Amino acid sequence: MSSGYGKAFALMREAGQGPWRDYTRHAFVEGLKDGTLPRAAFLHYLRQDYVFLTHFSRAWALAVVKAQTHEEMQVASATVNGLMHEEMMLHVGVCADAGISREKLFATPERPENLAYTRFVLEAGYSGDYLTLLAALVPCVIGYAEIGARLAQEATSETYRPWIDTYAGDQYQSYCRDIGALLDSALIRRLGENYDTLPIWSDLCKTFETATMLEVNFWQMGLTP
Ligand SMILES: Cc1ncc(CO)c(N)n1
Repeated sequence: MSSGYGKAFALMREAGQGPWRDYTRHAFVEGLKDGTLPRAAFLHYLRQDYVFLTHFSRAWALAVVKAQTHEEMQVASATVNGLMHEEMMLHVGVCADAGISREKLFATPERPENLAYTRFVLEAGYSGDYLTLLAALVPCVIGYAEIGARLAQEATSETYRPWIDTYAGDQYQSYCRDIGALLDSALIRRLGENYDTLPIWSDLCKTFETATMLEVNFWQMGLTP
């Protein structure tokens, strides 16, 4: 059951293991691994992902708002910072090399699959509590950590190495360990040690699974520029 990203994450992943597999082993991911993903699909995905990350940063900002301890605020605000100043710089840099300016990137028309995912997450933040919001945010962040770590081991091509290194790297992996620990402590703080026996636990797992399915759709969108 161990994942390196905490107990609750491992339990949620186990509860939704079918969609989780579809997400982390998607054809898009395998194309990053062996370099067969067409460059046009990658750039299209990266532009959509830049838009995704602007909304996703807003959702993490809501986690700062809804936190109940200084430590909960610190993890959430560090994540906002990491998204905007580190992860998104990959997108800005790769797109600049491809002749796509930051203005053009920011103005990328949003595909419906992208819109569905970010608005689902933002809605969890607007109307849900802190735990519901975290359950919607975690598949995204930690899923890429899992994908990046696997691809760093298994990649047979250097084509998408900068992307893989971003998510396999110490910095990103360390954010994800902090977020996994945050999820565990936030659950225990609000629901007690036996949180996974309570009725609300299945709702949280369902939110996690819905976000996971929206990740699958996002990869699928990436394959169709
Ligand atoms: C769609 C999506 N999910 C997760 C991540 C990781 O932050 C990302 N950049 N994009």
